Amino acid sequence: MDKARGTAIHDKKYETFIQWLQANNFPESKLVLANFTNTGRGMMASDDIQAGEVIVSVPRKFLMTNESLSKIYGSNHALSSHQLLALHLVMLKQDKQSWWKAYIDLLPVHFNTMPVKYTQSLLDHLPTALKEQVSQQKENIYSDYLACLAYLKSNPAIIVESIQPEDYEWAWLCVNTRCIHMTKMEHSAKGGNIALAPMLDFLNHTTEAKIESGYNVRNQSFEIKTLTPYRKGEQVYINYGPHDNLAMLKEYGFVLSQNCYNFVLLDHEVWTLYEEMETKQGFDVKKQILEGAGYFGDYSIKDDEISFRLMAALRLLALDGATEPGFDRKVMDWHDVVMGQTDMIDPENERKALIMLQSICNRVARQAEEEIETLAHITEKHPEAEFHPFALYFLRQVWNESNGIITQTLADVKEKLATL
Ligand SMILES: C[S@@+](CC[C@H](N)C(=O)[O-])C[C@H]1O[C@@H](n2cnc3c(N)ncnc32)[C@H](O)[C@@H]1O
Repeated sequence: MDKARGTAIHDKKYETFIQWLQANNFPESKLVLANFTNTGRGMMASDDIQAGEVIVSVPRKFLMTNESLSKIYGSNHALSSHQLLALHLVMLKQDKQSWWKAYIDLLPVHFNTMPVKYTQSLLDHLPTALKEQVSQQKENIYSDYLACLAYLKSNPAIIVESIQPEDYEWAWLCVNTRCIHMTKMEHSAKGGNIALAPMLDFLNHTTEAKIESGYNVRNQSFEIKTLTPYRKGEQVYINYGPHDNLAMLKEYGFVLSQNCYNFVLLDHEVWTLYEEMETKQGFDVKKQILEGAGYFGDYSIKDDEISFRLMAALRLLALDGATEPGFDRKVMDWHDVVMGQTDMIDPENERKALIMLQSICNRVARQAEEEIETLAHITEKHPEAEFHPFALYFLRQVWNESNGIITQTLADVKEKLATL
């Protein structure tokens, strides 16, 4: 785990936050807010922390949960937890007298490293799969905004200033990047039982952190226990889950420099090759076979792994005569491989499938190299656009990682071809 030391934050907002916690009997912890050169703001150990220690314990009164929100908004509405939490944050931000003000004042000011906030000139350079997901996320935020407006319209007793789409988007992204998943608490709502918990939401992510977390009914608090020890001055992390860097970028607006979950999705390239190599009828036949066997889509490569699904799709593509008599016999051989009864259909089929993979990888490598080159000069090309430096850095990293995985795969394929 990275051992970079941080610089403790001592500004007025943080002092007010600490006073608010203390005034409301928030349990003492060995965590202080600090800036780190590698991750930005996060939590630093103010003392040594042993493996097995509870690092933060958030009492029920500090949790924004379905249950606490239902006391304000009732339960007779169709809003999801995410929609309602975001609406609640907007209202708290508007309320200068709110009990939560010290916490609200410490929330991020902007989310400019999140793809959903990219300008078009940067959006154009996202990997295709992510581009589609980001545009879907943007639509989701807007439709959640409209759902909240409709809810407020039908509940005139809830007094609120007008809510602009950008206010709601800020709150929605706060929830998306900071929520916890409540376990062991009743009241599960539409969209999962998510909640906001001040203090623990200042903890950054690493895949190496080992933690246990959940709602402790004995002391009515949401607790995080670390199974990793820390020395005083080090950054304390939690683990947000097994996400690859594209998912991290989309959901949290950052990427990790080392991420064992990274992969490159090749669906788009596989279908392009199917279209190039098959007649419409042949494509339909093979598509049906893939669907029937549960092998339709999700074709990926990792640093040390070519997915079985991808090879299955390419082995099928490498079988000729999809519309000719006798193809059923060949498909039975293909099924034998899919079922794990044999390793390959025959060396010739395997060779063809691997050469197709080479061709796909070469295409993706060319695209990645072009993107890396373009992104290196994008600020000169778009002097008018103000790119967040980290947004650009993360996007370049994503392309460099893809390139690394593809280079490794090409080397593996070459080795496999040599043994056939
Ligand atoms: C739950 S918050 C953590 C606290 C946050 N850094 C803050 O200052 O409020 C999640 C956000 O922290 C940032 N983050 C978390 N882990 C990170 C990491 N390893 N490197 C860079 N940024 C990280 C991302 O912006 C993410 O959306």
